[in-house]
Amino acid sequence: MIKIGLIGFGAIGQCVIATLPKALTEEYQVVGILTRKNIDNLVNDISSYTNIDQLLAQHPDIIVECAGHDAVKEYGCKILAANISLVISSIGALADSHLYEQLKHASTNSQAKIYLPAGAIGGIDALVAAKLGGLNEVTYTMRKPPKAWLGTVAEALVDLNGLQQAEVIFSGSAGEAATLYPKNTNVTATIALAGLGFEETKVQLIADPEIEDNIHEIWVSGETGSFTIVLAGKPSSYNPKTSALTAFSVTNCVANFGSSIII
Ligand SMILES: NC(=O)C1=CN([C@@H]2O[C@H](COP(=O)(O)OP(=O)(O)OC[C@H]3O[C@@H](n4cnc5c(N)ncnc54)[C@H](OP(=O)(O)O)[C@@H]3O)[C@@H](O)[C@H]2O)C=CC1
Ligand SMILES: O=C([O-])CC(=O)C(=O)O
Repeated sequence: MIKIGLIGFGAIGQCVIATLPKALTEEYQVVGILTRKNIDNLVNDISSYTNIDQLLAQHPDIIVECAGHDAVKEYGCKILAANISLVISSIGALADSHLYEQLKHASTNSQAKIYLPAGAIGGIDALVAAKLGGLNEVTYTMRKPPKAWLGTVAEALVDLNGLQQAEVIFSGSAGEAATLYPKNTNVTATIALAGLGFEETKVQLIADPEIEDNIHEIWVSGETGSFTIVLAGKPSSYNPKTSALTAFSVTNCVANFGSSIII
């Protein structure tokens, strides 16, 4: 029996709960969800807690963070120190090298593992393999419709509501992108960690009024060859910033945790 906890019950959290029955062949139980305010009648009689200690007291084997960077900072080390594995959706939090080292240390000192899902993108398997062969360049371009950038620092750069043509709202390193756009660009951190790191991974972010999907383009060149991956992800109907694919990738991490065959 795998005992599962969640942090956050938004676009990703709700889809994870709905998808677990399809993804897990082993018996499991969702022992609780950490939310910021108590939610009555959550789903399937799952309890919601507002204090991490209440969730830890349910003795989950694995906790899925799908809340935001602050949640990783606030709870990550405590979860790992309690010997509970952690799936991190908000991978951009790891652009903070101090937090990265703390989490790694907490995991090394326990049996608990940190799972980083590919999330909204694909090709991470090829990128980590290419890294071992030797990488020369990794560039990533993210295009999202203007409404996906609302509530971010892009509002001060362009008139998102009146945008007539695509505008580059950021060009720089993966580390800067992940920090400046914490709810939109976690995938830049995933690509950085799988490949050339936060400084060397080049990122461009675009607000494009002519698209409806979130379009992710990764270009990789190295000693083993080169590849390009273009992924047009439908936005979650619950949260336009988040691609629908993300929650399924997160759920697959939980399935891998409980499975003897990992894919
Ligand atoms: N790796 C990837 O590919 C992707 C990663 N992400 C990451 O996943 C996160 C969640 O995405 P998504 O589900 O779409 O976001 P949503 O905004 O839809 O949901 C987030 C939920 O988490 C809750 N929450 C936020 N902070 C805390 C906290 N400290 N403790 C408990 N609950 C908290 C929010 O509660 P409230 O309603 O009170 O704010 C909200 O219900 C994003 O912020 C992003 O960091 C997102 C997309 C792709
Ligand atoms: O879901 C996406 O398209 C990507 C995203 O928001 C993120 O990386 O934080």
